Amino acid sequence: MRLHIADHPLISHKLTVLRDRTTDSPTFRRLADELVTLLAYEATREVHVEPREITTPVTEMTGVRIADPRPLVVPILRAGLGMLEGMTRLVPTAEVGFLGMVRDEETLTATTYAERLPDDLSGRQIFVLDPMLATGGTLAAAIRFLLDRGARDVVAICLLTAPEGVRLIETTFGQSANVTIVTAALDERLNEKGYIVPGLGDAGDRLYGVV
Ligand SMILES: O=P(O)(O)OC[C@H]1O[C@H](OP(=O)(O)OP(=O)(O)O)[C@H](O)[C@@H]1O
Ligand SMILES: O=c1cc[nH]c(=O)[nH]1
Ligand SMILES: [Mg+2]
Repeated sequence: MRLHIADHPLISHKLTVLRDRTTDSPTFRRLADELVTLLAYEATREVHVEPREITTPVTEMTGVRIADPRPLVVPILRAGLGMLEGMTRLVPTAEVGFLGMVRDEETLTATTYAERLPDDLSGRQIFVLDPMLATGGTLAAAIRFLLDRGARDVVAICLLTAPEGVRLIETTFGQSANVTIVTAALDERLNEKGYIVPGLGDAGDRLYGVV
């Protein structure tokens, strides 16, 4: 497992506004969208490309294009949906699949309530979107599911991570170089309710309102 913490003043600035409890939902959605685009730049550093012959107005040359099979973007509902547009803006040819997962507020155990993905993920490069990596239970289950279906590598883009969650992904997927987490920040810890500290609260509620 590889962890990349994006260190950039623009990311830190936007993240600080995102964390602020006085930031309203429309602003929160816009910032989440902007942050994922900035993180996606780093997350796609190893996206698979193949040679492409083109002719410029001056001469012929060999450039590159994103290779087949195309990258697959998988937002984890609900909160991950708030990151989808920012990601597809950067990689418009990506395919999109969906995983619906929710964490029980008492036991902190994640369950999957929806899945719409290709049956065969052989050789696919997958970008999982979820703003929060807390205990890591949700992301570990999502990555296990994708690797079991044959995914070649999985890059998770998380706005915030907790050390507890990063450790779980590390122990679950070990040294394998085909799991990567790209995040804007590694926070201090989880509180007794499993929330990231200092965090930003419940990402789904802040994006879409309390259900
Ligand atoms: O690392 P974990 O401890 O598993 O927690 C992280 C999960 O919790 C949140 O989703 P939530 O269950 O609140 O669902 P929601 O997106 O519908 O709000 C978040 O978006 C992650 O999916
Ligand atoms: O802090 C947290 C932890 C899990 N899920 C959230 O939305 N926020
Ligand atoms: Mg939630």
